[in-house]
Amino acid sequence: MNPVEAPDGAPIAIAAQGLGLRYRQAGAQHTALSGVTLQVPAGAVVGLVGRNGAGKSSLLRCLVGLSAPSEGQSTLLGAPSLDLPDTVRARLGYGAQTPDLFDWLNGEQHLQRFSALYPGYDERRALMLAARLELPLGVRASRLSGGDQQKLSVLLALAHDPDLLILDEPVASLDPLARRDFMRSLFERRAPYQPPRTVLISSHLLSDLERVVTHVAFLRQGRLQLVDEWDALTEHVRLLELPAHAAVLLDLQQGPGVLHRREKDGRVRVLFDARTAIAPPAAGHPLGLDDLFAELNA
Ligand SMILES: Nc1ncnc2c1ncn2[C@@H]1O[C@H](COP(=O)(O)OP(=O)(O)OP(=O)(O)O)[C@@H](O)[C@H]1O
Repeated sequence: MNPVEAPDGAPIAIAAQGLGLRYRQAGAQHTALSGVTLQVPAGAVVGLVGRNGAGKSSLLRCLVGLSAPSEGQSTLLGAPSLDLPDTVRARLGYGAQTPDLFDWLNGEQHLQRFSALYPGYDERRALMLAARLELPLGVRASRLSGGDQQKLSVLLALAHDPDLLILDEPVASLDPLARRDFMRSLFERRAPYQPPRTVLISSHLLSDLERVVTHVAFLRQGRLQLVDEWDALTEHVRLLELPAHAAVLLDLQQGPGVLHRREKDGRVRVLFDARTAIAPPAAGHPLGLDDLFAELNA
């Protein structure tokens, strides 16, 4: 598999086909990912969301080639994840959930090591970003606070101005002001003529994501539950709550376009996609990302 274009002709930055991943846990097989198929067009900003243990880190690790999937395959910028050439590595930034730093080196020394590896490294930009994030570059990594370690890890992922940025829960330890600056810096390119950066970011901070994403991918128990443009989800995915007998009349049972349905105390809550479900026009109401997440995981 090596898709390079979406059906509308946009280049594909990330493609996954039938990705599955199993771990051995306490002598038994545990499925972390199952049948994950995904295409991310270049320039998209995708929020990857799911409950603890849904498989977000596992998916990101497979995509960047740090974990070998049990089945399926994926590509980044057209190259197989498990065999990324240096030309693609030079265009990729990855930040793991737990900052991968050398305890005994300070921020400046991390940047120096990094600059030797990446031809696109831009020291002036890296220092500016560090200053903006108020990251003390002279302090050894082991003595940085958890939030500052996270900032340094993200700074290293961004310092070479990558075309594709994959970040695993990068803002969990940042205070609200740092998060705002951080989110802005994710998209800035060195020069205005450069194409927009493709970003895949997992986070539990849904209100931060909601402000910046073009697409959202919902992962539940290792499976992709829903992936779409965020604008389309806010326009077409709707929640309807009504007495159980009325839901039967409306034909909103498990069927095409019904994303989730639950019944409690004689009332039914149906989450449906108005593009495909058989529902009266204007039925239900749209949801923000927090509520949509809660409904899909109820
Ligand atoms: N190295 C491992 N060995 C065994 N099981 C693992 C390993 N890494 C992850 N898992 C299991 O795989 C599943 C998915 O974990 P993963 O870390 O991908 O979830 P996540 O969505 O990133 O969770 P969180 O939001 O808590 O970070 C979990 O059940 C986890 O226990």
